[in-house]
Amino acid sequence: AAPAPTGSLTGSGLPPPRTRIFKIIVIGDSGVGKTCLTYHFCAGKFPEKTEATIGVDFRERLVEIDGEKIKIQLWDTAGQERFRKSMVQHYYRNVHAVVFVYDITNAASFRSLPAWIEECRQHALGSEVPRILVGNKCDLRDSVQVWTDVAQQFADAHSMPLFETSAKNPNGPGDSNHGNSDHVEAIFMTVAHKLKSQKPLVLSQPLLDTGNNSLGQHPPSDKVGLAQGVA
Ligand SMILES: Nc1nc2c(ncn2[C@@H]2O[C@H](COP(=O)(O)OP(=O)(O)OP(=O)(O)O)[C@@H](O)[C@H]2O)c(=O)[nH]1
Repeated sequence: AAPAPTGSLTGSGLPPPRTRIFKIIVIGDSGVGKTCLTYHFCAGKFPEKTEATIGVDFRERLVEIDGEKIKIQLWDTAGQERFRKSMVQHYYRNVHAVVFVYDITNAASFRSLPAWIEECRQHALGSEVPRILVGNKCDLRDSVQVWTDVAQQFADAHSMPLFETSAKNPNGPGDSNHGNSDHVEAIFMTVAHKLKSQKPLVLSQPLLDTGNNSLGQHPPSDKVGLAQGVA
């Protein structure tokens, strides 16, 4: 009798399933909280200490959506121009979605958004690439400089959904003061749901790669409801 198939074939005779990867770049001025937001989503907590990102860091997390394992890869880009120069063209390669971040307590970071949008345009990001706008640091509502209605107008004008959140205190249980902020978790999962419903297989790698990364543990539950705003 012929020997049983070995190697990459599974018992069913099919090749092992592959994990889709969604590359999401996170862009905005230095200090708005890009590192904290991406760390929060991938490691499940606020980092104790951050330093300015040099070039790019990337973090990833394996999630399951409708029974399919998907690797969400977050590219945390440097906000400071001097730390971006040599890397910028790499950010934009094979991007599936863009997250623009400003700091609700820093009007200048909001005024910079058109320049970040323009940078995307210059790197030929098509209109099929979903974009979202995130106002971070909602735990500091007393120091707000960018009001929700102004941000919403901007988001509408650029056909982006707006989320306001806090990487530090994303409206967890007991946080009654910041009832309007979105969960960091829900924001990135919303983007992933949107991509899953929209994208054919673009990048993949064997499922055997578990998606663990240097940040270690994922939060106990990957299950969230869809946040509002992504059509
Ligand atoms: N209160 C508060 N502070 C935050 C929040 N997110 C980030 N920070 C603080 O803001 C500072 C900058 O955060 P980072 O995440 O390093 O900012 P970044 O956008 O990655 O900055 P670059 O790497 O220079 O582009 C740090 O001191 C964080 O602790 C938040 O939601 N609330």
